[in-house]
Amino acid sequence: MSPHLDVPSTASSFNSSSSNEALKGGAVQTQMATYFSSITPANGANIKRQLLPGIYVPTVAFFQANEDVDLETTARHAVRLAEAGVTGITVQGSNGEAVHLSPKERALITLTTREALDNASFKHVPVMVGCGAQSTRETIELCQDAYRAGGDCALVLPPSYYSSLYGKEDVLQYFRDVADESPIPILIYNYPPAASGRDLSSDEIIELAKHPNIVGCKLTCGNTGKLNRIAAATQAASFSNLGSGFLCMGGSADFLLQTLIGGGSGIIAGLANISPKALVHLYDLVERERFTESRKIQAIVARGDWTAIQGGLVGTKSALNSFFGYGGFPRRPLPRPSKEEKLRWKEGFTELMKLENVL
Ligand SMILES: N[C@@H](CC=O)C(=O)O
Repeated sequence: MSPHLDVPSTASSFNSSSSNEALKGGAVQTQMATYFSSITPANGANIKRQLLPGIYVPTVAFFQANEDVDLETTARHAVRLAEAGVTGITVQGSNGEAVHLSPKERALITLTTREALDNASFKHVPVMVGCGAQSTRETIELCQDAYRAGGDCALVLPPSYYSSLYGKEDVLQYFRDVADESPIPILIYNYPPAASGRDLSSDEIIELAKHPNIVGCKLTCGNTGKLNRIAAATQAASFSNLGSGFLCMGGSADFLLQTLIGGGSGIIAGLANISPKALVHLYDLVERERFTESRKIQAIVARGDWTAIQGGLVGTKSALNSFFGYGGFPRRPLPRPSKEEKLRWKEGFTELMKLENVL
């Protein structure tokens, strides 16, 4: 059986601590295979959620002390973010330790997030799923898994392992092939450090945006000139089949204001795990064209994001522990923060948290 077929019919019927045992059972395997043979999404079946502009949170993955996936905290965190007013949740992005998760764990986290949102009256909040893999075939399988687990769209990195062997056309063809076969729309994830340095140009992304199943991009490259060119070209042409325009998203909270001024649609930013309200507030201020105030808030956000960028997801989890009392640690071999780091990061987020707490 392909690893891509292992997921329970509902996340709530399948808690993580029992998952390893349960997966060994033939009955459960049969139940999963039956489940995945259906092409109906798991939850919120047949709901076509609009991918609206706004703040999307690439959620961190949560683990118990033994490194099993912690589904209870996964659910609780997603609901906390939705209550703060974010537009969407992104599971298995860079902050979500996608590369540390098996296909069945990925599907379980997606399913748990979808269920938690549905149960808390956030059925309208879309779940974006990180689906990049090294082969076209596996990326398509991850997109199929994501769809079956209730995902609304997929965030796809370019392949990178054989980077020196791919020409520009091979990479474009990779995205087109995935988009042709994926049951959910895809967004291109341009994050050079996570893709052996490959940095897609505005020309390449604009070309790919013509595909009807490629509906957006996340630019963690931080190139706002590129962002402006893509936003202008795609919004004018309105290539998207979702009716919300091409989602040209910034990839880090420290340039949210710049993204929106440049015609982008919002951000998918790890900092939103910590300060979702501050980012939603900043988005609203820019939308209402209150630029003087926006610049001041953006500066606080950028200072906070500098701490997040330096600490990466280890620092983000440390901040969740410090300010919210949950978060745990990443999977090994990522390190645990030292006492000094915990204190330094807490201090680095304090100004931003002061803002977060009054919103
Ligand atoms: N800085 C980024 C990292 C990945 O894209 C973020 O904020 O999510």
